[in-house]
Amino acid sequence: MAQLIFVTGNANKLKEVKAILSAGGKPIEIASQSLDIPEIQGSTQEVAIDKCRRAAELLGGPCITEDTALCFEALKGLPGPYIKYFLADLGHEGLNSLLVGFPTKAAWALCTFAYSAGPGTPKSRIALGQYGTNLVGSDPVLFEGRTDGSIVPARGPGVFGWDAVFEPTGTGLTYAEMPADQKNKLSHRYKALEKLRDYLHSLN
Ligand SMILES: O=c1nc[nH]c2c1ncn2[C@H]1C[C@H](O)[C@@H](COP(=O)(O)OP(=O)(O)OP(=O)(O)O)O1
Ligand SMILES: [Mg+2]
Repeated sequence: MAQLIFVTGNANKLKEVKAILSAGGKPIEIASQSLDIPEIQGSTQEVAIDKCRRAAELLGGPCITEDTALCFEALKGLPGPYIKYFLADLGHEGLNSLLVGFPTKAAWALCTFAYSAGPGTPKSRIALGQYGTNLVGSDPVLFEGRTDGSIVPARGPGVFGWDAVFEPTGTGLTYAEMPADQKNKLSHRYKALEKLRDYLHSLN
């Protein structure tokens, strides 16, 4: 497959995606395009599908997009896909404050990649959805990865989003405290990319 275009405005995501996809047996090359794609409200899957469709239309060709949600168990999955706005307005401390008084600080990070074969792709051209979680024959195809953990007071460098307040279960470290290659072997993004990688190789 020719170079695949990842449409994102987030440089940290891009860095991780490149690192994850360049490792392993059959590397996949990624080019990127920073486009400001409006994001609708809805479930993580609805948000992901709509964003990828718009990106493919703007580009006029195949592309991938990615949406990240951070879901608090005590809040029944919120903020979910709206975490970007919660983080921007409340900061790390405010995210912790949201959970004061709740018995559980459990949370999960959910990554949803979407691959579109391009605008106007006849649905029948898309292979079985066996690698993704979506319905057979739809475009875009979704690939989800989830990592469980808990929300903690910030520890580690505040370089990437909410990394400093998310501690994956069993690691004793926040994402921010981990070396990049440790995060990239257990992260929500890694798990989703493994599925996307299998799917892309199956197209060739
Ligand atoms: O591994 C991560 N570790 C820490 N923080 C993260 C991570 N991954 C995304 N984030 C942040 C970025 C944004 O505040 C929100 C997701 O929002 P989301 O719309 O998916 O990302 P975005 O708007 O920054 O980039 P894009 O142009 O690809 O939509 O969570
Ligand atoms: Mg976004």
